[in-house]
This record gives sequence, structure tokens and C-alpha cells, in this order.
Amino acid sequence: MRPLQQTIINELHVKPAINPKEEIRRSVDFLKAYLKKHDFLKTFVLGISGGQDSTLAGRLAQLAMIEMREETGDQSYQFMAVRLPYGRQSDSEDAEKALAFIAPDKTLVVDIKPAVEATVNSLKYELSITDFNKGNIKARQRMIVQFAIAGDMKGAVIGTDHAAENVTGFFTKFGDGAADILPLARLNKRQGRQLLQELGAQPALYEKVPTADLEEERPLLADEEALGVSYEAIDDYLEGKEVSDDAAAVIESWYRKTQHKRHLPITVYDEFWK
Ligand SMILES: NC(=O)c1ccc[n+]([C@@H]2O[C@H](COP(=O)([O-])OP(=O)(O)OC[C@H]3O[C@@H](n4cnc5c(N)ncnc54)[C@H](O)[C@@H]3O)[C@@H](O)[C@H]2O)c1
Ligand SMILES: Nc1ncnc2c1ncn2[C@@H]1O[C@H](COP(=O)(O)O)[C@@H](O)[C@H]1O
Ligand SMILES: O=P(O)(O)OP(=O)(O)O
Ligand SMILES: [Mg+2]
Repeated sequence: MRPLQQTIINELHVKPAINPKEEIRRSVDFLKAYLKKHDFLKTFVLGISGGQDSTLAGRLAQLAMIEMREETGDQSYQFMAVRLPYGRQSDSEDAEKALAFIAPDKTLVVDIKPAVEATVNSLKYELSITDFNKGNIKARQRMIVQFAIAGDMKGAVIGTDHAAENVTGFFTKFGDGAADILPLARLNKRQGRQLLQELGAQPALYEKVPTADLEEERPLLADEEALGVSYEAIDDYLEGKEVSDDAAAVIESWYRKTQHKRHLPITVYDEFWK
């Protein structure tokens, strides 16, 4: 195995193979343990896009809340799913399918377009915000809405970041990268799929092409196209398997470029970037 590959696997805690039932239990128990330790927290909040990751994290959060209500008798424990379209979401039927599977206690729909447009317009005399940069503003606006809901509902924001996104830094810093608790950290993309299969999700929910769908000029752009490497290769790499030199070079280049995203803001005491 490549030396950096082993370092990354250790850092991200990825197992070469998983028992999906055990990993579901581990994530649900982790979410519940956090609530039990912080008994002022009553709500989990998560944006549901219709993609694999938020479908899985949403169902795990809902299962945690069902068990919390049963175990404590406290009926105020609840999971709040949030649809966060930018105007009209072209694949909104996928988000509805995901919600039907998750069966959340509550659902809210918030259109982020007015707030995003207001930000872009407020800068237009000074700067011309690119479509790519605007995509990151959308991700950060989704973060703002989720934290606003959490702030009003004794809530914590669930994040969907997992090892295959984390290794490439494929998230918006302080956008979808900002959350309170990450039940999918340690899993790669195919392991997340295995958990959804074990949970009885219909194939459409885990076969959907992963997309951040942040750019207007390239709608529904597949993550794999943006990254220049397949999730199959990223998953193999994270499981310690052989991958082509080209794939390893792309993964390791993303990893190095995005070191700053896997750390808290840098201070004089930090050494990782040197
Ligand atoms: N599938 C997903 O989960 C997902 C979600 C959102 C975005 N994306 C993708 O993730 C990427 C996000 O774009 P991005 O990474 O250009 O934007 P970003 O905003 O996440 O990160 C760039 C910002 O980080 C800071 N920065 C950059 N280099 C730094 C360094 N060395 N040290 C300290 N700070 C530094 C700067 O403020 C810079 O504006 C895009 O490719 C987007 O399409 C993927
Ligand atoms: N359209 C969306 N509605 C609600 N939540 C969304 C939407 N798009 C993204 N999200 C949230 O952000 C994360 C990251 O998405 P990526 O596809 O990985 O970029 C996603 O899991 C949702 O929680
Ligand atoms: O984060 P999601 O739910 O949008 O999943 P994906 O990354 O597969 O689009
Ligand atoms: Mg997505």
C-alpha cells in the first residue's frame, strides 16, 4: 500500500470491510449517546437533497429519535428534515422519495434563492461573483438555515460528510462542511450504500448519481466529473486496495490541497500546513 494511503485510512478511520447492521447500530447509538449526555438537545436538523448521504443520515437520525422517545418517554425528541431548494429543484421528486423513506417527524421547506440572490446582488458593484463561487454561497446559505432552525428548536445540525468526501475535501468549507455531529464519518460511499440496503431503501435512493448540484452553468454535475476520479476508485483507495497510479495521484492531490478544510481555523500553534 502507498504510505500516504495508510496515513489517510488511519486518519479517517475507514475499515476495509463492514458489517452494515453493526455500523447502523453504531451510528444510531452514537447519536443517542450524544443526546443523553446533552439533555437540553431535543432535535436533530438535516437538509434532505434526495441524494444518498442525506437519505442515510436522515434515516439514522429518525431511528435515533424513535428510540429516544421509547427509552425516555420524552415525546419532545424529534427529527426535523429540511428541504432547501434553490428556487425550483429539478430533481425534487428524488427529495420527496427520500422523505418518504426517512419518514421524518417534521418537514420544513425553505427556498434559499432569495437570500443567495441578496448576497450576490449586494456585492455586484464591487465584485462579479462567479457561478462556482455562488454555488458555495448556496451551500453556506443552507448551513445558515439549518443552524437557525437548530437555534430555535433545542437542536443540533447533522452533517453528511463521510470519508470519500472528506479525503477529497469535496464540500464547501463552513457550508455543508459545517455541522454539529457526523454520523457517517468513517464510511466510504459504497459502505453508505450498504447501510441503505440493510435499512430496506429502494435502489433508486442509493443508485442516484452523486451531485452537489451547486452550479447553474453545469446543473446536476456529477461529483465524479468534478473530481476527475470515480467513487469506486476512492472507495478502493480508502479500503486499502490497489488503485491505478492516475487515480491515486488525483486523490492524493485533492487530499493535500484540502488539508485546511479538515482542521479548525489555523493558529500560530498549528504545524500541519508547514
Ligand atoms: N459533493 C459535495 O459534497 C460538495 C458540496 C459542496 C461543494 N462541493 C464542491 O466542493 C468544492 C468547494 O469548492 P472550494 O473548495 O473551491 O471552496 P471552499 O469555499 O470550500 O474552500 C475555498 C475557501 O477556503 C479558503 N482556503 C483555500 N485554501 C486555503 C488554505 N490553503 N488555507 C486556508 N484557507 C484556504 C478560502 O477562504 C477559500 O475561499 C467545489 O468543488 C464544489 O463543487 C462539493
Ligand atoms: N437541495 C438541497 N436540499 C436540502 N439539503 C441539501 C440540498 N443540497 C444539499 N443539501 C445538503 O448538503 C449536503 C451535502 O450535499 P452534497 O450533495 O454532498 O453536496 C446534503 O447531504 C444535504 O444535507
Ligand atoms: O449529500 P447528498 O445527500 O446530496 O448525497 P450525494 O453526495 O450523493 O449527492
Ligand atoms: Mg447531493
